[in-house]
Amino acid sequence: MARKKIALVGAGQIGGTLALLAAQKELGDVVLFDIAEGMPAGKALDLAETSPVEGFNASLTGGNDYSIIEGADVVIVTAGIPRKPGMSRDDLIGINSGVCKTVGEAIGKYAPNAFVIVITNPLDVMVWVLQQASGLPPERVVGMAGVLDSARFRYFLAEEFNVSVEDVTAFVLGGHGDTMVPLVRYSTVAGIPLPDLVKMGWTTQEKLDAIVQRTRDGGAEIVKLLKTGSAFYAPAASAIQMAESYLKDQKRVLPVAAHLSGQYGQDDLYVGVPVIIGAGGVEKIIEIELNDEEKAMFQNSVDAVKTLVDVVKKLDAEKSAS
Ligand SMILES: NC(=O)c1ccc[n+]([C@@H]2O[C@H](COP(=O)([O-])OP(=O)(O)OC[C@H]3O[C@@H](n4cnc5c(N)ncnc54)[C@H](O)[C@@H]3O)[C@@H](O)[C@H]2O)c1
Ligand SMILES: O=C(O)C[C@H](O)C(=O)O
Repeated sequence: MARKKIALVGAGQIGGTLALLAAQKELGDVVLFDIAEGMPAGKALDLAETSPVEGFNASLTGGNDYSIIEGADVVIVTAGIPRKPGMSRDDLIGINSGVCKTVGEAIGKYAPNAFVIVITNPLDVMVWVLQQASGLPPERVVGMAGVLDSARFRYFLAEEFNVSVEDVTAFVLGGHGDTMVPLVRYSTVAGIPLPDLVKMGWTTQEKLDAIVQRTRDGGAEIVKLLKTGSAFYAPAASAIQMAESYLKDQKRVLPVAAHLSGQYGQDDLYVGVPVIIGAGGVEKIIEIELNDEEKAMFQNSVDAVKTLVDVVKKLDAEKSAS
């Protein structure tokens, strides 16, 4: 069986980590595209030279011409700029929406049959821009954020309860911003929902509230510590989990920014919800029952994403008028 082809558009911090993980897991051959001259070829060569040591079989190449992504089975997009300390993800919208439009058009031209995972921020609206520009069906264009936000929630919970991260499940829904919705009622330790753990005296409501807020601020916490750039190891691992589920038809249930057309009462909007990812891309959007409080938080998050979609539409209209 011929190897699959994984194209990484953006070969920066996340792009390089994605390439290493994809190659180490032998998900397929990897191509790295970036506008920085020489850099993707250099990173690809450096990574390829780890293969004899690590013992993986995957070719890694890089370049500055979009034609290298031709025929890719999976495209993961990190092209654009990250935020700096003090900035919000939303502040990146002007530059990154232009980048995602160009990248979307290139994917439509060179890799129209791919499963596309967008990582560039502000996430939910960037997926919307890229899907529109690419012309690919919405079930094959998704955004990565929920897996990362849920991983952070799981990690903080595992620390609090002093248990293995493997025994903690968590779901974070909504947009990938300050309004994201860590779903306490649907998150568990060994199958026991978090509210029950509070009742059992294993933690307090105050500690749980603090973990929820730390999850919401998880990206900013790392931006503040790094000072230049944002998180890249956990974001790359999260996107690789999504790519693997598609390539191996694993049918994992994962929270991703998926295109809603009626689900959760939303239309033509990308926002984080649980979905099944298999060989068909997003094979099912799971509509979980939300109580009134959760519904209000989800709607608040949806409204924040809608505001950004309106900003992009306005920017587009201004560009066409000038
Ligand atoms: N969705 C998430 O959960 C999540 C998590 C972490 C980071 N991010 C976002 O991912 C993006 C990338 O982060 P990073 O740390 O890899 O940044 P980075 O600066 O290390 O890499 C970005 C790369 O994109 C390239 N680039 C810029 N414009 C381009 C274009 N028009 N075409 C192709 N490449 C282009 C740059 O040359 C650079 O190499 C940022 O927007 C960041 O905010 C999102
Ligand atoms: O916080 C950021 O700017 C990057 C990313 O969205 C994250 O959550 O780590």
